[in-house]
Parts: sequence; C-alpha cells; structure tokens
Amino acid sequence: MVSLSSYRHLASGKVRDLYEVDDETLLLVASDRISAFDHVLSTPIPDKGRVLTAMSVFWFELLGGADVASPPVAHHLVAARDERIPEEVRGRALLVRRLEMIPVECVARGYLAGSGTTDYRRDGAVCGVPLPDGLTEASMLPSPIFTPATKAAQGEHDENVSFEVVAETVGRELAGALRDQTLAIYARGSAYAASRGLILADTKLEFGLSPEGALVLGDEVLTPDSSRFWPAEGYAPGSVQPSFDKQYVREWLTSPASGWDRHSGEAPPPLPDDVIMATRERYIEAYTRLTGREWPPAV
Ligand SMILES: N#Cc1c(N)ncnc1-c1cnn(CCN2CCOCC2)c1
Repeated sequence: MVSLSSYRHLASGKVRDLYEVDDETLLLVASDRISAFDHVLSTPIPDKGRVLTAMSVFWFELLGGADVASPPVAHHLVAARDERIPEEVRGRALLVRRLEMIPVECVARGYLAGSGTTDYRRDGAVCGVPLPDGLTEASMLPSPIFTPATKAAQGEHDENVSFEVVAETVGRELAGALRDQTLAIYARGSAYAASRGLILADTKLEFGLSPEGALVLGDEVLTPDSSRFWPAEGYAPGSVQPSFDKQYVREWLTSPASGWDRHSGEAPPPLPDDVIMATRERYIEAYTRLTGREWPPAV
C-alpha cells in the first residue's frame, strides 16, 4: 500500500500540497485547512478537503465534456480513484498530469468584489478594463471580464495586471488563449451555478502547457476556495455579499465573541465547535446544491 511519504513533496499552498508520483504524474492533495482574512486558521474544517476535491472533480468532468456552445476543456485530472493515491488522503487527493504551469492567475469576474471593487474605485477600471460609472460593491458587470494577476508570495496579495502585461510575459497569442479559455469556463460555470440558485461572482483558474504544447486547465476549478459563490436569493448590490462558505467564520472572527482584531496582525483565535460544524455543513450544502449529488458520494 503506497503512503504519502513515498512521494517527493513539490510545493505547498495555504491549504493544498503537491507531490511527485512519477515524471508525468503529480498528486494534488487538499487539506481541511481554511483561510480567512489572509490567515490560515488553526482549526481545520472536517471534510473540507474531501468536499472541495469532489467539487473540482465534478467541474473537470462537466467542462471536459462537450457543451452545446463550447468545446471540451482540456484539463489535468487523471484520476480521483487510483491505487497510487495513498489511503490517508483518499477522497481529498487527485492524480493530475504534470504541466509546465503558466505564471498567471487567470481571473474572470462577472461581478464587482474584493480587489475588483478596490481597483474600480481608484481607476474606474479593473486590470485596465474600463467599466461604466455608477457601479458599486457586488454590481453585476455589463459582461464578464478577464482580470489576471501575478502570483504573490504566500501571505501576500496577488497583483492585478493588465492583459498587455500578460502578453509581454507569455506572448500575445498565449495571453489571448488564456483570456478566451478563462472567460469560456466562467461562462459555463456561472450558467450552471445560476441554474442551481448560486451566483458565481468570480473565479481564479490556473493553466499549464502539456509536453505537446497544448493549453491545459490545472489546479482546482470552480471551488469556494478559488471562487466567490453567493446565494442568488438575497443578492443585493451595494454591500459585501455573504460568502456562501466562509460567512460564519468571518462573522465570528469579526464579532466581539472572538476577541480578535483583524487589523492587529495577530493570528486569529481557534474557532468554536459550532462555527466549525456550521461551516462544514455549508461546504457540503455548496456541493449538494451545485452538483445535485448526495454527500458523501457513493464510493
Ligand atoms: N495543479 C497543478 C500543477 C500541474 N498539473 N503540473 C505541474 N505543476 C502544477 C502546479 C505547481 N504549483 N501549482 C500552483 C498551485 N499549487 C496547488 C497545490 O499546492 C501548491 C500550489 C500548480
């Protein structure tokens, strides 16, 4: 039986880790860690890694299939069930094709939120894309826009950049392909989410090149960690919308009950059990609502 220690550790993000299985294959492992306000919290959310892995698998399978309006999306998922996946991470780890990753955070936005709102208020634009006057927090944009960023060191914010900067970095043809694929995936994801009563406000994708030079979707896809999902019921532009998955965490951390000051630079306190379990339920609800599948999935 293979164990995780059999594989060379390649990289770690806030909540995920990457291992080398062989020359062509990697193991992408999702932990139960949760981050909020740019901190990785000390209390894990049980099953978060399994739920978000199952969500990525759902989207890879959906996007990898043909759609009436768009061709199948080439992606890096090899297997979610395989004897090369160690028992200790089974259900929250994916075998993926090794790619030559493109150092661009490919973000699509259909609504104004986060750094998009900040940039719009300063420039009237996001990543150099001019937007109409009069937009506010959570406004729906006239049409989805490609708002790339360069990946920052862990703990730092990614830096929003213009399409021209991406073109200078990776070449104009590849930059155009990244934009087109990012917007196409956002369109399919947001239409599907809307049919399930969820607004996909924005999403961050990562792509790589296959050994044959093809553009391939990597990383995780359309999860609550890489995307903003809002409940369609109650949507009202003009204020920060409740995050579908992290609202309980954010509200408790910013309440007097936590005794924490988010601007202090100090690490947040441990979450109480009721917030942990309510947040676990929200991840499961996001999965069942989006996919229409039961949790846990049949083995
Ligand atoms: N996916 C993928 C992938 C791939 N298919 N081939 C080669 N490299 C990568 C890769 C390497 N780093 N990252 C950034 C996201 N990582 C997530 C896990 O935790 C570490 C950061 C992606």
